[in-house]
This record gives sequence, C-alpha cells and structure tokens, in this order.
Amino acid sequence: MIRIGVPSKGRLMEKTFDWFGQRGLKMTRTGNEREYAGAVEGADNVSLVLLSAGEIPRELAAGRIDLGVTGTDLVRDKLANWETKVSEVAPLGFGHADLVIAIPACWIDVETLDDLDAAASAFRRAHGHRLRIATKYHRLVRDFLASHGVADYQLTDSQGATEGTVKNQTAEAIADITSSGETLRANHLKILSDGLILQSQATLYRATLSQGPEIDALIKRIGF
Ligand SMILES: Nc1ncnc2c1ncn2[C@@H]1O[C@H](COP(=O)(O)OP(=O)(O)OP(=O)(O)O)[C@@H](O)[C@H]1O
Ligand SMILES: O=P(O)(O)OC[C@H]1O[C@H](OP(=O)(O)OP(=O)(O)O)[C@H](O)[C@@H]1O
Repeated sequence: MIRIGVPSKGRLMEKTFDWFGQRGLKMTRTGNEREYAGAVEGADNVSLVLLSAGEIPRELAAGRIDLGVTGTDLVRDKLANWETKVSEVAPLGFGHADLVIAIPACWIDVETLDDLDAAASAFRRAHGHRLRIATKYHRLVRDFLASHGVADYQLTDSQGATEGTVKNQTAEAIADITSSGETLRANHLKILSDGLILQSQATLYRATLSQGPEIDALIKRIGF
C-alpha cells in the first residue's frame, strides 16, 4: 500500500485534493466533517493519510508515509539535511509564502541585516540581554543569520500569532511567513530589505526510505 500524506484541513488540503484530482487521483474526506479519514479513487493500493502540515516532514523522514504534500519551509526547518531524507517530486504552484525577518516599523535607522547586527549589539549593552527574535522556524532563522554574520540575538519560540509578540513585549523582532503582508502591516512591522530567508510553496515530496517500482509508477502516472 502506498501512503500519501496530505494536510488535514484548510486551503492546503482543498488545493492538494484539486491538484491530485486534475491528475486522475480523486481524494475525498470520509466520515463526518470532524473525522480525519480520507479515501483515494483512481488507483489501487493508495491510501490517504490526513496530517498536520507541520508533521508531514517527520512522517516522510521516518518512511511512515511514502509521498507527502507540505510547504518547503516546513521540510527545510524540521529536517536536518532534508535532501538526504526526502526528494522533491513537484512544486504544486500554491501555498506561496515568504519567510522574512521583520522589525518594528518605527526603527527608522534599521533597514538591513547589518543595521540589525549593530542594533542588536547596542540593545545588549543597553538592556543586559540579547535582542529577542520570535519564530517557529528555528533552524532556518539560525542558519540564515549565521550566514549573514548576525550573532548577538536570541530566538524566542512562538508557534502562532508571532507578529503580536513585539507589541506584547516578548520579542523585539520576528521571523515568520507572510503572503499579502497585511498581518505585518497591521502589527506595525517592516521587513528588512535583505531579510528574505526563503520563498516557500506547497510541494510534493517522496520519502528517501520509500523506493520501489510501485511508487515510481504512481509518480509517472501523475506526470512526473
Ligand atoms: N497566509 C499564508 N499564505 C500562504 N501560505 C501559508 C500561509 N500561512 C501558512 N502558509 C503555508 O502553509 C503551510 C502550513 O502552515 P501551518 O503549519 O501554519 O499550517 P496550519 O494549518 O497551522 O498547520 P497545523 O495543523 O500544524 O496547525 C506552511 O508551509 C506555510 O508556509
Ligand atoms: O501576510 P498575510 O497574508 O497577512 O499572512 C501571514 C500570516 O498567515 C499565517 O498565519 P496563520 O493564519 O496561518 O496563523 P498562525 O499565526 O497560527 O501561523 C502567518 O503565520 C502570518 O501570521
């Protein structure tokens, strides 16, 4: 049995169902609207596993699902050496979002990562602790800042409503995804001019642990 992991709710689930539907695999949720159960028509031996988008990278890495749809941001953040654990079958053309670093719009002297580095050192001298950046993307943010020479900061974990942490005074800056930019604007935040960490989109991945002619044939059948 080939197991395909798909986000269990919202726009990502609906668009993923549409995407597979256009390629001859009809996916549906079964049971009542709160039950996380699904079915696939149009191919034998394929089962649908509805999962949180954030858990799909781990399930792929463990080989508990053979194929999975989730954002490139989540795969790259949750899996160390992600290229060894999964391979990209196809970008799906939806779920676009940019992972960015944003700071208070009122910090008029801070526009770039170099400015942030200087502001972080000044912040530490003035406050006795490091400037806090709130995010759920720990690996991606750490790697990005290290590669740009920014070191005088600390990450604060934020699993949601991250843009609110600055107003709530639990962080001075944030790293989060944005698409329309409205949430950043509404929370009086601005993106650093060189603060784009990653452009993400929903992507179909194959688990490295899942090899074999059955999966090759299914991937070929959907056109890849
Ligand atoms: N506003 C948005 N516009 C476009 N894509 C988005 C947006 N918000 C989130 N995404 C993308 O959707 C994917 C899932 O995001 P997220 O983990 O926040 O989903 P969720 O529905 O909250 O999942 P969970 O079930 O884990 O709570 C990520 O890859 C992310 O980049
Ligand atoms: O640029 P925008 O179009 O305003 O979209 C960006 C927002 O969308 C996501 O939040 P989501 O609604 O998924 O909730 P979350 O805070 O739980 O992540 C993301 O975390 C931003 O907060």
